[in-house]
Amino acid sequence: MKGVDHLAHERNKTEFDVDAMKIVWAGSRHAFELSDRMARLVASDPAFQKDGRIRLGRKELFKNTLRKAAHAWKRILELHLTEEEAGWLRNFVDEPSFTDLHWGMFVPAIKGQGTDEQQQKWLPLAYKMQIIGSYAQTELGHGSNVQGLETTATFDPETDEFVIHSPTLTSSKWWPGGLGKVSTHAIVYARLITNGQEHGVHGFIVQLRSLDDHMPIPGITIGDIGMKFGNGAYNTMDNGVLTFDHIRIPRNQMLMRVLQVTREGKCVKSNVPRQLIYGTMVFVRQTIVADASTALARAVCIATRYSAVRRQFGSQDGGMETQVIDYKTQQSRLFPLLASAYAFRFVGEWLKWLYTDVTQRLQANDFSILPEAHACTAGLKSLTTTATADAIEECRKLCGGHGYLCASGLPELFAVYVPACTYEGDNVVLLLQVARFLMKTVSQLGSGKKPVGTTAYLGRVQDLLQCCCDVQTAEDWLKPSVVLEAFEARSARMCVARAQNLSKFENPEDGFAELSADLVEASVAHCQLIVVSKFIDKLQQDIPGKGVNRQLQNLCYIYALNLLHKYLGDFLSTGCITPKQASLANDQLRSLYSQIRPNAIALVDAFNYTDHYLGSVLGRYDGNVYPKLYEEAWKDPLNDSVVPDGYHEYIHPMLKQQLRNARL
Ligand SMILES: CCCCCCCCCC/C=C\C/C=C/C(=O)SCCNC(=O)CCNC(=O)[C@H](O)C(C)(C)COP(=O)(O)OP(=O)(O)OC[C@H]1O[C@@H](n2cnc3c(N)ncnc32)[C@H](O)[C@@H]1OP(=O)(O)O
Ligand SMILES: Cc1cc2nc3c(=O)[nH]c(=O)nc-3n(C[C@H](O)[C@H](O)[C@H](O)COP(=O)(O)OP(=O)(O)OC[C@H]3O[C@@H](n4cnc5c(N)ncnc54)[C@H](O)[C@@H]3O)c2cc1C
Repeated sequence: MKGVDHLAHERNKTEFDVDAMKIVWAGSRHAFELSDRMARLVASDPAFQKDGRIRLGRKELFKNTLRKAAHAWKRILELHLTEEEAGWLRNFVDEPSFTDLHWGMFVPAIKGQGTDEQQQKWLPLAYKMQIIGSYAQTELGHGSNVQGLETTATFDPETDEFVIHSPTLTSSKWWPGGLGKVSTHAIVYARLITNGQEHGVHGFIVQLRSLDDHMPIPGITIGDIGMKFGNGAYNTMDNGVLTFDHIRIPRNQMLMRVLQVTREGKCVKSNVPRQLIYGTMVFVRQTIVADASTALARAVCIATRYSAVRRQFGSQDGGMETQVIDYKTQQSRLFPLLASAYAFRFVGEWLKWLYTDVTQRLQANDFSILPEAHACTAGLKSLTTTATADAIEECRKLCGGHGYLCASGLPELFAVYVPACTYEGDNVVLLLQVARFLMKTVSQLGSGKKPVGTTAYLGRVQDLLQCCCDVQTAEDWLKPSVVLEAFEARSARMCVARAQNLSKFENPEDGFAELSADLVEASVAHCQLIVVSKFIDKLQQDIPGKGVNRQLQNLCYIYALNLLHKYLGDFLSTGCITPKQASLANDQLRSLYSQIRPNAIALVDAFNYTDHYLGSVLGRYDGNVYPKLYEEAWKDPLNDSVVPDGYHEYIHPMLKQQLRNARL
């Protein structure tokens, strides 16, 4: 049987309406139609082809990215695409570039932290790309500790300007994307100093390069920080280094929504909390959660299709060997990742809703849910990116040796994706933020303050500390209330135990530092509970399409029960479940794998990825893996000649030497 036939046969086994699932995955019919149209537009345009990208040297690679970004912008203008359509188009071009920072951080920072006048002045320029912006926060010496940044912005009342300066080597801006070679402007984060007094870190709009000849403004030193992990991958991005030698900017270029500096240099606080200065990070972390499901789904799509094509062992009487997807070990590694892709999709959808809600409340001067929005975006960004990076690597292993070939698409996907565990906040640092939020919530329980939102379950802590899981059969694990209670009880018990340990320390900060590794575990438990509960909420919605809800239920329980299995130590040590119940959960998990098996290919087809976007020979829609892999190998530049360059200098003399030695 040819690869093509393998997948056709697989698709015939499907037990649900794939087109309906495509809409569930996309979020709505509108989102599906729009993303589908943009994906096809990009895939059919030869200017966006990706072949051979990994073989390009840095300069060629970077120029190629500039070409694609310019072509994308041209098409966006020619086709009069909406902002939403343009976002999808850039997404499917599938190459990190300066435009990510321009649209993803520079514009949102002005929108979130700029006054109305600042928005009116700068946004039209940015929307028309008459200026290109970066987000320059991190420095050589400090990234996580934002309040430790060293760049200064000193107000000069004589000229009504700020003087932006890099006082030390470690104050050099380091990492901002798009900064190295492209951006004309940046939001630069610096310590505000007026009348000799410090007022914390704030954002400033600074012009970096001439709009005529692209040369740096005198006093600015700027360049690229060098090659990063992997071939191709994130090297399409010009992450930059930047220093300022007393650069002057007008006073009205400080983003002043949180704090205004008057003509006299007086600081006037608005009613907006200081934390709004961190608002752009909250926005981007929320988008990163949605992106995690996309990246994970790509890897899972490749590994699932290839697992159905690949056969090893089990042949009897010269018959067919077993498809590797039929091995229980393969299923137990692959299907939880498939379930995670769906789980992250739905929690991403919910987080987007939460972010929209927070934004509306902020506009109405209601800041009450900002701490929760921060904890949720930080925690879920951490949880989903860590899981996705690990999952891409697992998918590579699931594809055996061929997964290691660049033609599988997985090495590049991993290299592009893995920095998501670091940028927008190191994942451990972010979990520590969640832990602070959880400990604060627990400490306020006695005062009668009722926790709301994602911590509402902590309001039932007394019940959760005592509850006993009443699972008696494997089927009992298919009740949403049972699963939810087990996850709530585990998280509540971990939080309370950590809070009790913290209370033994005289100085809470010393306690927090000493117990930080345990605290991070509690944060993970809390974030996993959020994902499980949002998946369960999704199942309660009226989801049209034959068999769709059934598949989603199976995926939801696979996600939850696999976590229960993986973190069994937590569940058992906190007494949420018994070893017998854990064993029943495992029995149920195996049964769920068998139920998902015939639908696996259709469940990845529902992602609706084009072959262009997947960029993988192993993950091709038609399953025609071997002929294409063979064809691909011959494209390698090493195969341009039969006898390699270097033969005459290095191989031939060696062989001759061996011959001479042998004769002696
Ligand atoms: C339209 C298209 C969309 C496309 C999207 C494209 C996405 C593009 C992606 C491109 C890829 C890469 C770009 C990468 C960019 C970057 O990496 S930018 C740099 C990011 N840097 C970080 O994330 C730094 C991490 N560090 C921090 O966030 C903070 O410094 C930290 C929170 C760790 C500590 O802050 P401190 O103020 O020093 O300390 P603390 O006392 O702990 O906090 C005070 C107080 O503030 C609350 N808080 C902290 N952060 C936030 C926040 N973000 N929002 C709201 N509130 C926050 C904290 O809980 C405390 O509250 P409390 O009540 O006083 O306890
Ligand atoms: C590809 C990429 C793109 C980026 N793009 C941008 C950009 O556009 N703009 C921008 O401004 N920045 C950007 N960054 C920088 C990024 O935001 C920072 O690297 C990130 O916030 C982590 O900070 P750091 O490098 O200072 O790590 P560090 O804080 O130095 O982390 C090093 C280690 O120390 C640990 N650690 C640190 N603090 C604590 C603590 N309090 N408790 C326990 N452990 C701790 C961390 O967990 C980690 O293991 C980018 C980074 C990358 C990799």
